[in-house]
Amino acid sequence: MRRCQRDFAADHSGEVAQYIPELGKADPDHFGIAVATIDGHVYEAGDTDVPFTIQSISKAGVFALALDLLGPDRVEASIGVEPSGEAFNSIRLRPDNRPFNAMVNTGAIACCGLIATAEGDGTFELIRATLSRLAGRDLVVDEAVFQSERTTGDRNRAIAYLLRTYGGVAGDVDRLLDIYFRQCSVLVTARDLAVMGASLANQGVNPLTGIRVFSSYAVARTLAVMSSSGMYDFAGEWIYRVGVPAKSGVGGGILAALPSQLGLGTFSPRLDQHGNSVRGIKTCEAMSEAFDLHMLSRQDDVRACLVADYDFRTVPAKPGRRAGEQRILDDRSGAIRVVELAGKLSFATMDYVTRRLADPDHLPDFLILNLHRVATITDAGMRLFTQMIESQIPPSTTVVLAGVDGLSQVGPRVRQLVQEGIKVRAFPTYDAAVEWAEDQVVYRHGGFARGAEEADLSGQALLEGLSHEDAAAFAKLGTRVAFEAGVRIVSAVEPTPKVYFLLRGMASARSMTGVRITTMIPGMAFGELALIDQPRNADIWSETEVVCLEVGADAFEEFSRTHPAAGRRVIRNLAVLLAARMRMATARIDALTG
Ligand SMILES: NC(=O)CC[C@H](N)C(=O)O
Repeated sequence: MRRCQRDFAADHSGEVAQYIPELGKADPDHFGIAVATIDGHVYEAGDTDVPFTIQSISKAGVFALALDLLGPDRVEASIGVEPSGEAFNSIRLRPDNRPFNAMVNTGAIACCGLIATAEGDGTFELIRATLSRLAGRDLVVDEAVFQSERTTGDRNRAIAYLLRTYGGVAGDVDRLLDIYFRQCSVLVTARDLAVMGASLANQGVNPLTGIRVFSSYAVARTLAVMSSSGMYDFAGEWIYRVGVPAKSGVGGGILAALPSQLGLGTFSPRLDQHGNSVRGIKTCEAMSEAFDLHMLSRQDDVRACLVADYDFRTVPAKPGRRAGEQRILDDRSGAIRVVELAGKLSFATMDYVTRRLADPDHLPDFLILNLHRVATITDAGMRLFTQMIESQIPPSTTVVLAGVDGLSQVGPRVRQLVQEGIKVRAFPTYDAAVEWAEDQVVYRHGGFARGAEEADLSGQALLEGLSHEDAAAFAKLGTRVAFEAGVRIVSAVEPTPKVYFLLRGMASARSMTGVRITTMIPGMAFGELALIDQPRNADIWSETEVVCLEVGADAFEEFSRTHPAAGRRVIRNLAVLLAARMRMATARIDALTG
């Protein structure tokens, strides 16, 4: 931006608009450039806070307002969407006597008239408030420019009377033109134009205020007409060289909006023969080139949405399934396939994903789709997603959705599938999903009694390798404790230096937000970190009635003193467990970043 400032400030070509006398008083050397991102960051260079009148740039906002206020049928019946290829003030109408489009004066005056017919006396205030919401601040009128245009606006008066003869506008022409002249006299800055552009780029939601100004439908259609007609009889060159929907104004402003990315605002009063800002055009062209902004040079590759595709054993649900269960799982490679998706699920991305997943040669018993990193899903993407589950993936494969509780808008739409009875399971986290799928595989191929029997300490991974005597001595350290179902046994925020050996029932580890991370069954232990350290990272809750052997860290210390070898072996077993967890975490990171 600064380089554009420097390079193009030396360009003094073009003329400040004179046909509206007040505009002729502008300082020809003012030059401001601003960029606003759709997450609300604004970059500025030069005179970005100098106010000037919005002029024709207002037409884009008023067209979008009309579409939302009156509906597309009503607007399109009165105003075309074709480029005119002529100057902004051309009086020529289409063969059917409609204006070519709402970006030239004929269409803009007709558009203003449509709103006036519906809103009457409140029309200008509605336009001013809408433009203010788009900019994210209260905009005011430059009364001197308004009076100047009002007294010299004969050409627009002629246009309005011509329109009225064909029913393009109705009622008092002077009253309508006052609204239109006021609309053009609203004061903005280059920063405001960038924010307005970012609001359009952000599907009609102002990224600074979070307020929705226009519907996505109105935004898409407005950007379409800006692309074909926003720069008047320079529109073809513009979309060829710059490739970003834009609207110019004789006050010296240019607003450009690149969907899903950013808004661009420039201000420099000297205009070319088309009525477009000379430095503004050069700046937009240079920035499009430098930052790859051309909307038709799309860099996003649909395949990028599928970030990982691996067998569940790369990242099993938890480190310590009991030996018999683990053997069943180890013998069933391919039983559970995990696919991680990310970014935007659109028609194109879902088409690609469907072809990858419905491949008959790679159909697992369970297909886990981890959606945790999916940010948005379009309507078409949602239709294909549902079709994929309902018809492309055969019933022999159970689709399991994970990560549906993320912050994105995808969660509620996907959970809706479950409510509609679509054959799919949904879990808040990957671990909960893969644990459920593993349980199904274990159950189908050998089954297990989940927590019904009472386990003794012999199967405890922590006590592996202890002699019978040492294990018996260790068992005497502990106290049998029982918990009702649904009780928090261990709290992450109130650490108690105790280890619990699960003898009967099921318990679960839950994150601080209450999301179930993993489930524990008899023969497993929890709280073991208390043997070496204090902090805990999760709460432990009883899922059923639970019986544990509770061993205090002090008691273990005493045991290590009286049974040093056994104590060292328990600590070594703990290190092996922690190493397994680290390997699993690393494998998961590899699977996602590979
Ligand atoms: N291109 C423009 O900005 C023209 C707007 C001006 N108010 C007019 O109607 O002529």
